[in-house]
Formats: sequence, structure tokens, C-alpha cells
Amino acid sequence: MPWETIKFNDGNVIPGIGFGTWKIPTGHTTVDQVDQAISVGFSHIDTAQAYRNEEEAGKAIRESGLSRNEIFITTKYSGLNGLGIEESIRNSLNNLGVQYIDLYLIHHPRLAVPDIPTAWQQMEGLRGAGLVKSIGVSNYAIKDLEILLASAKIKPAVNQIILHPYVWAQQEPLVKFCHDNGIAIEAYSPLIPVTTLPGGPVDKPVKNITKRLNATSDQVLLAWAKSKGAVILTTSSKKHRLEGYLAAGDIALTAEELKAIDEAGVAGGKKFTAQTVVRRFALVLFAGAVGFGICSYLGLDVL
Ligand SMILES: NC(=O)c1ccc[n+]([C@@H]2O[C@H](COP(=O)([O-])OP(=O)(O)OC[C@H]3O[C@@H](n4cnc5c(N)ncnc54)[C@H](O)[C@@H]3O)[C@@H](O)[C@H]2O)c1
Ligand SMILES: OCCc1c[nH]c2ccccc12
Repeated sequence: MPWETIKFNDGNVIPGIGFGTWKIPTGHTTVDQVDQAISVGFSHIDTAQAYRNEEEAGKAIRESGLSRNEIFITTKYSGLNGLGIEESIRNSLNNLGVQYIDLYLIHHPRLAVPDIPTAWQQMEGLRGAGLVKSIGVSNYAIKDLEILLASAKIKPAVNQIILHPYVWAQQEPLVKFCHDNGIAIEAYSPLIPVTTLPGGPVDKPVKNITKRLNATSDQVLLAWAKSKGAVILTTSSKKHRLEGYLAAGDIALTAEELKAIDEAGVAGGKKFTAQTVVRRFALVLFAGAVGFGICSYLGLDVL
């Protein structure tokens, strides 16, 4: 079953899962990665001015043969080149080779120049001009949203945020605030427990569920993020992983399973994440010291 769409507060709909184009791995291009994602069934592509690949993403989208209304395109104002919001979106439209953007986001609250209310007023103007269907934000905390909402005429459709079990304790109030205010959540980096933080307490409940469902850990983590009401943003250069992500639209976790992941995430978020960061820092220092020792032994001048 495909992932269900989610309806925004402005009436537009977004596919429940999207393919992200940040950090395309070496040896691949954005064109071949977006092409592969569309060919396996993704119909939602996430890019940004900062990723510097809008042109390539647009090329792959145009070459896919899909009509414009069959593909959902998100891009973001990243505050590069000192360009204002309207000038930036016109560049993005030009780069992507499209007449409108489905969802345009301010990439980070500190990039809302000159300030959050003024930047949002400019975003609101884009909808009137027909350059974009929906407008939203990314990485906004509750206090940033409160500032924005105090003078907004149009509510953000979306807040795109990091969401995985190890940040659940800190993100739960933000997710609740957004949902209470009719703002959809997009979850980026949902697979952190298998990519950068493997070996932590979330592994056990996730593994138990993979056995029950004959699913992969990736799929369970996507189902967890979906259960929080989020649109998912993920990526991979591997076709079989992309197929697995799409197949995870079917997965429903039980209340007990969700509770077990939440609790492991909250426990791990406090202790395991901090330990991992400290261990990695120690490893970098150790590697530096060993490298320095070897260079000194060989008589190489490294300072
Ligand atoms: N708005 C923002 O500030 C922001 C920040 C980060 C990402 N994003 C968006 O979200 C998209 C997805 O983010 P992400 O890449 O962090 O998502 P993610 O957590 O889903 O990670 C995807 C990565 O996980 C790897 N992976 C999948 N299964 C694995 C496994 N079993 N073992 C090891 N590795 C595995 C994939 O190969 C891929 O490299 C980005 O491309 C971008 O579009 C936005
Ligand atoms: O979106 C991925 C993280 C990222 C890359 N470049 C940026 C510029 C501003 C804010 C976030 C990012």
C-alpha cells in the first residue's frame, strides 16, 4: 500500500514520504539519484538552495516524464548569496525549471532575514504571486513559531524538523505545539538510530518488531516517525532500500511497541547519545595524537 497523503491547513496535500537530496554520496549524481527515486515510486522530492542541486533535481524531474501535478517539490530559502526571499525563489524556480514550487520553507529560523515576522510576511507574498502552493518553515522551535504566529496572516503549512527516537523527549512538545496549531510535521533524519547511533537502547525494541513483522529496522523506524503524524523525509542510493522505505507505508506498530521505542529513545537520548559524542571526540583526539606521534617519529614537521 502506498504512503497516505497528509492534508495541510491550506487544503493542499503532500505525499506521506519524500526523497531527500542532501549529501548525495560520492560516485552518484543528483540526477541519477532523483531519477532512481522516481522510478521506484517516490513522488515527493526535497531539496534546498543550500544543497546546490536544484538544477539537477529539476532535470531528473523533467526527464521522468511525470506531469507537474504528479510530483511534489519542496525547496528552501537557505539565505545564501545574500539574496532576499523573492529573489531566491525566482532563482529556485529557474534552477528547477518549473512554474511553481509545491512547498517553500525557510531553512532555519536564524536565516529569516531581517527577522522572523518580516521574513514570514515575504513568504506570505509568494503565495499571492502564485510562485508557491504552500509555505512553511524548518528547524523552528516553539519560541520561533510563537514569534511568527503573533503576526502571521497565513499559518505555516509545515515545520520540517529532526525526528527520531533519541530526540523524542526534546521534540515531543514541539510536535504537539505544531499539531495543536494545525502545522504539519516533516521528519528528517528518521534513521539516525541505524546510521549514526547504532548500538543504543532503541535497537532492542526495534529488533523485536522486525522479527514480528519480518521487516527491516529502517522500516520500523519510518513507521515510528509516521505514528507521530509526520511526513517522512529519507534517502538512499540503494534501490532495495528505497523499495523497502516505500513498502513501510503498510506498517502499523502496536501501542506497546510504540511505547517501548519511545521509552528506549528517551532513556538513550539522555545517556547513550552523550556517551557516543564523548567517545567519538576522544577517538578523534586519540587519532590526532597517534598521527602526531608517527609524524614526529618520522621527523615530519606537522606544526
Ligand atoms: N531541513 C533540514 O535542516 C534538514 C536536515 C537534514 C536532512 N534534511 C532532509 O531530509 C533528507 C533525509 O535526511 P537524512 O539523510 O538524514 O535521513 P535518514 O535518517 O533517513 O538517513 C538516510 C541515510 O540512511 C542510510 N541508511 C538507511 N538504512 C540504513 C541501514 N540499515 N544502515 C545504515 N545506513 C542506512 C541511507 O543509505 C541514507 O544515507 C535529506 O536528504 C534532506 O532532504 C533536512
Ligand atoms: O538541510 C540539511 C542541513 C543543512 C544544509 N545546509 C543548511 C543551511 C541552513 C540550514 C540547514 C542546512
